[in-house]
Amino acid sequence: MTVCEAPGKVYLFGEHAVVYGEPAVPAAIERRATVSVEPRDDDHVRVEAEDLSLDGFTVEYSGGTGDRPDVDVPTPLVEAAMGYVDAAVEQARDAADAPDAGFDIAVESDIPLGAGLGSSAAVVVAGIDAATRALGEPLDRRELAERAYRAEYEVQDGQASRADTFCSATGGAVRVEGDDCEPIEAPNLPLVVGFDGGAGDTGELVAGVGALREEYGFAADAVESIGDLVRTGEALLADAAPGEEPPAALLAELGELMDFNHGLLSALGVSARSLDAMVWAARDAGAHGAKLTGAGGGGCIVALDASDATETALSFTQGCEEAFRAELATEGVRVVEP
Ligand SMILES: Nc1ncnc2c1ncn2[C@@H]1O[C@H](COP(=O)(O)OP(=O)(O)O)[C@@H](O)[C@H]1O
Ligand SMILES: C[C@@](O)(CCOP(=O)(O)O)CC(=O)O
Ligand SMILES: [Mg+2]
Repeated sequence: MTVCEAPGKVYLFGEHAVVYGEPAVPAAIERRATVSVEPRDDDHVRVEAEDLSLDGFTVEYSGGTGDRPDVDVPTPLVEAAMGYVDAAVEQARDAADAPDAGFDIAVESDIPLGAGLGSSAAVVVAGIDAATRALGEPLDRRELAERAYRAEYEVQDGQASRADTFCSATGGAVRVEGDDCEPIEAPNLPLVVGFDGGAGDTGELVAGVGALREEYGFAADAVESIGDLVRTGEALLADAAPGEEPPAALLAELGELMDFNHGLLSALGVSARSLDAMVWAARDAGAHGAKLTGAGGGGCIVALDASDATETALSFTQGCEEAFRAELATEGVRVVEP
C-alpha cells in the first residue's frame, strides 16, 4: 500500500484571471487529502471515497473504455464525482507506461469539497504521486504537478490553470502565470477561512467568466485588472520578511488588495450571497481584508486577521458553517507510506 497526502490551498489573489494567463498567488494550507493506492492483479479500479457528498460509495469497474461503474446512483452524478480520481488514474498509467494497471484506491480528505480550497488538486496530486510510486515509477515534483494539471484540465473541459496543482505539489506560496510556476517567499500570513457548507461547480463558474469576458470588453478589463492587482500584491509579499509575522501596515495593504480582488470577482459573477455575507462579517470584525477563494459560487472566503475577532465573528454569522484559522503548509505533497 502506497500512501501520499497533499495540501489544499487558498488564493491570496488571482483565481479565474489565472485561467486567461494573468498571474495568481495561491498558498497551501494545512488541510490535506490522503490517497492510498494498492496495485491489483487485474485492470480494475476500485475507489473508496467516503468523503464525497454522495454519502460515500464504493465502485468497481475495469480500465477499458466504455465500461462504466455499476452502482445504484445516477451515472452522471458518479461521473462528475469520480472525474478527478479517474483522470489521476489515467495520468499515472500514462506516466508509468502501464495502460492496463489496476488499483485499489482509498481517498480521505479534510478539505471541504468544491469549496475553493483545492480539494480536487489535492486529490489528483496525491493520487498520481501514490499511483506512480506504487507502480515503481515515481515522478519528480514538476512532472507530478504538470500531470496533475493535465488531469484538472481534462475534467474542467480545457479551462484550468496550473495554480492549484502546482501549489498542492510544492506547498508554500507560489506564483503561477501561464506555464511559468515558481515557489515564492511569503510572510507568515494570519489567514482565517469561513466556509458556508456549500460548493460551487468549478467548470461551470470558469465557463461563466469566459462567456462574460467574450461578451463584454469591460469584463475582459476586469480580468486584466485582477492581473494588475496580483502584480501589486506579489511585490508587497516580496518585500516582506519571509516566514515572519507581517507588520500591520503590510497587512492593511494586502487586505485592501484582497477586498479589491473580491469586488472584481463579484463583478464577474462568481460570488454568492453567503460568500458576500462572510466577507462583510470579516471586514466588520476588523479583518484587514477578505475575499472569496477559488472558483466561488459557494464555499469559502479567506480573510486576513491576526486577532481572534474575525474567526469569532464568522462563527456567529448566519450562513457560515465553519470558521478556522488556516496555517500555511510549507510542505507540499508527501509520502506517508512508501
Ligand atoms: N475526498 C474526496 N474524494 C474523492 N473525490 C474528491 C474528494 N475531494 C474532492 N474530490 C473531487 O474534487 C471535486 C471538487 O473539486 P472542485 O469542484 O474543483 O472544487 P475544489 O477544488 O475547490 O474543492 C469533487 O467533485 C471530486 O470529484
Ligand atoms: C477558478 C480557478 O482559477 C481556481 C479554482 O479553484 P478551486 O478548484 O475552486 O479550488 C480555476 C483554475 O485555476 O483552474
Ligand atoms: Mg478544484
